[in-house]
Amino acid sequence: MTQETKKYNGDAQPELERPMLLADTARTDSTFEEIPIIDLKDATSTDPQARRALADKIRDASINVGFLYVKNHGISDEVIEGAVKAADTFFKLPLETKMALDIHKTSNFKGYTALLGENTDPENRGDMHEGFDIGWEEMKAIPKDQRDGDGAMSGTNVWPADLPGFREAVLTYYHAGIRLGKLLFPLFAMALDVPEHFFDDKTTKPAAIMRLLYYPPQTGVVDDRVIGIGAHTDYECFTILWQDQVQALQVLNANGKWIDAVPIPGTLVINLGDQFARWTNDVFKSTKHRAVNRSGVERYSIPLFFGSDYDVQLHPIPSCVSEDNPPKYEVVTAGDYVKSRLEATYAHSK
Ligand SMILES: O=C(O)CCC(=O)C(=O)O
Ligand SMILES: [Fe+2]
Repeated sequence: MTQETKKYNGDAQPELERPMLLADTARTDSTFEEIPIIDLKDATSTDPQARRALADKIRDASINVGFLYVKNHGISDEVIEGAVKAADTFFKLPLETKMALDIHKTSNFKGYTALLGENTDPENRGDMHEGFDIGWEEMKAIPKDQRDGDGAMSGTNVWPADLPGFREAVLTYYHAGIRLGKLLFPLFAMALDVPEHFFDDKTTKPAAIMRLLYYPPQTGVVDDRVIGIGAHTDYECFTILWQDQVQALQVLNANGKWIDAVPIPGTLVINLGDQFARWTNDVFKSTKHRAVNRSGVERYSIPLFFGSDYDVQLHPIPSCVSEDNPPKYEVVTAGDYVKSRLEATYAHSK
C-alpha cells in the first residue's frame, strides 16, 4: 500500500465509535433484600460464552450488592474441616499462650487478637471476637528473597509452638483460598469489561491476609457498641469468607436495613472491599457489614482478604472513568492503603 492510498483510506474512515463505558452505563440499585448465589462451575469453561455469562452475574452482584455466595468454589469439605478444627483447638488454648502471639508484638499484623482487641467501627467500644491472622507463606521452604517486594505489608507469620498440625491445616486452607482468589480475578476483569487477564500482572504475589475468627455467644441485653464485629467495609479487593452454620453476619442495604447473610451449606461468601471500590471508581460496591452472635452457641468464621500486589498503584480502571464520571479517588499504592486502614483498626488497643 502506498503512502497516498493509506492517506486516502484514512480520510475515508468513519469516526471512531465511543465505547460504552461501565462508568456511564452501570446503574446501581442497592436496595437488595437477598444476596445472590452464583455457581462457579463455568469459571474455567473452555467456552468463552459460558465464562461471559458467569461474569455478567458477578457484575450484577458487584454493582448492586457488593456481596455474593459462591457454590462449586473448589475448596473441599476436608480442607475446610481441617482449618476449622485447628481454629477450635487454638482458641481453646490458655489466654497467656495465645497472648504470647499478640498481634501488637509483630510489625505487620500477624498473630493473635484478644476479645475487644480490635475495633472495626470507630463508634464502638471493641469487637467481641478473638482472631488469629496470617499472611503469605509457602508451605515448602523457599528462599527468603522470594517474598522481597511485598513492600508495606511484608512480615513473617507467627505460629503457636505446641499445636501439632495447626500450621499445616491452616496453610492448606489458605492456599486453597489463594487458588480460588486467582480464579475470581479474571471473572471480575470480564465483569469490568477489561481484558480477562487485566489483573494477571497486578496479582503475581497478591496480598492475602487470612483470619481465623471466634465469636463467643452474646446473650441477654447486647450493647450495640460491643458486638461480634462492628459495622465496617473491608479494605482489599474482595474477601472470601467461610462461615459456619451460626447466623451472625448481616449486610446493610441502601434502605438502611440489615439483611442476614444466612449460612448456606456448601457456599462461601464473597464480598467486595474498598480497594476494588477505589480501583473501579465506585462502579463496584464495598458494602457495610457486621456480625452479631446472638445464637447462644460459639461461632467460627474464616475471612481471607484478597488484594492486588502491594506495589500496584490504584489508577482507576479504564472502563470505570469517563468525561461524565471522572476519577473520584487520589491514586495510592495498594499496600500503603491497606496498611493505613489496618493501623486505624488496631490503634485503640495499642
Ligand atoms: O465473621 C464474619 O462473618 C465477618 C467477618 C468480617 O466481616 C471481617 O473480618 O472483615
Ligand atoms: Fe468484613
